Amino acid sequence: MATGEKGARATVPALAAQGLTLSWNGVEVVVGDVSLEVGAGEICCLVGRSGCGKTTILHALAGLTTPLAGRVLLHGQDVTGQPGRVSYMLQKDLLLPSRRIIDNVCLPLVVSGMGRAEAHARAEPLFGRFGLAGTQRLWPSELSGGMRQRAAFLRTYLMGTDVTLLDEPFSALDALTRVDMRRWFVGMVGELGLSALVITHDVDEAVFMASRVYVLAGAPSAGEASHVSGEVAVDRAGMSSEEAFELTDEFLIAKRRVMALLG
Ligand SMILES: Nc1ncnc2c1ncn2[C@@H]1O[C@H](COP(=O)(O)OP(=O)(O)OP(=O)(O)O)[C@@H](O)[C@H]1O
Repeated sequence: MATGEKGARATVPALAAQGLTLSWNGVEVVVGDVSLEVGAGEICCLVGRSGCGKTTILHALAGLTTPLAGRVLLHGQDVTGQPGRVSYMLQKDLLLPSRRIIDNVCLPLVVSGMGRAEAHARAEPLFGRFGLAGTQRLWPSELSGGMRQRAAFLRTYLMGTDVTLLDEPFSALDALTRVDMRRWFVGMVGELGLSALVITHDVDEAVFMASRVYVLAGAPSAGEASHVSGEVAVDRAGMSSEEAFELTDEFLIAKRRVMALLG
């Protein structure tokens, strides 16, 4: 599908932003009239230059801020300004250094009132599935960067919502680990039946992971509110599972479109 085309998405999206206008101080508009959708079971990425307002959008979608205008819909229901309706993984893994991995990942369950033993029983069976078998009793400092991110993602998953927002989840990792992690992440989102919106600076990463890439353009620091300059649908039709998608023509076509929109 060509840049900017929206196609026929008949079903209610898992998550939608409609005409969001956002400010960090209630006065200066950082993001103006942004609309986007994440379909059920879909991974979408949001790319844009540093400071253009990506995190500001994620905060509004997570209900942590109230927009100046516009609304956030979760499965068609208005959840504008309501925190806790979608799960949110911050840019840094923020694992607490003084808690073992099991207690770190159980944090959302315990905070929501579940007893520690019950929370452990809920989380334990998921460790293997998240590639963390045997790490339950370890401290965060004993894990590799990729394992820490998997633990942070497990903690995010345990928030118990089917829509997840991730802010630069792999930016702190080395290049090879990033490649492994994005493959792993795409597989896990499919296996767990999640819908995800991911912020990334990395166009290759966005095109690899997403079925749609939204490009945000603008310069809020210069008084120019950001807007979605276009969306690029990524065509994987006809790809065999053994094929390396990043080596295909379809990958390069989508990458060029995203780059053109970034300017
Ligand atoms: N607390 C704040 N104080 C001052 N300016 C802020 C604050 N929060 C956000 N901004 C401004 O709002 C704009 C958008 O910030 P935001 O963090 O959303 O951008 P971003 O695209 O996520 O950036 P990056 O890619 O560097 O993380 C920037 O110009 C930033 O300077």
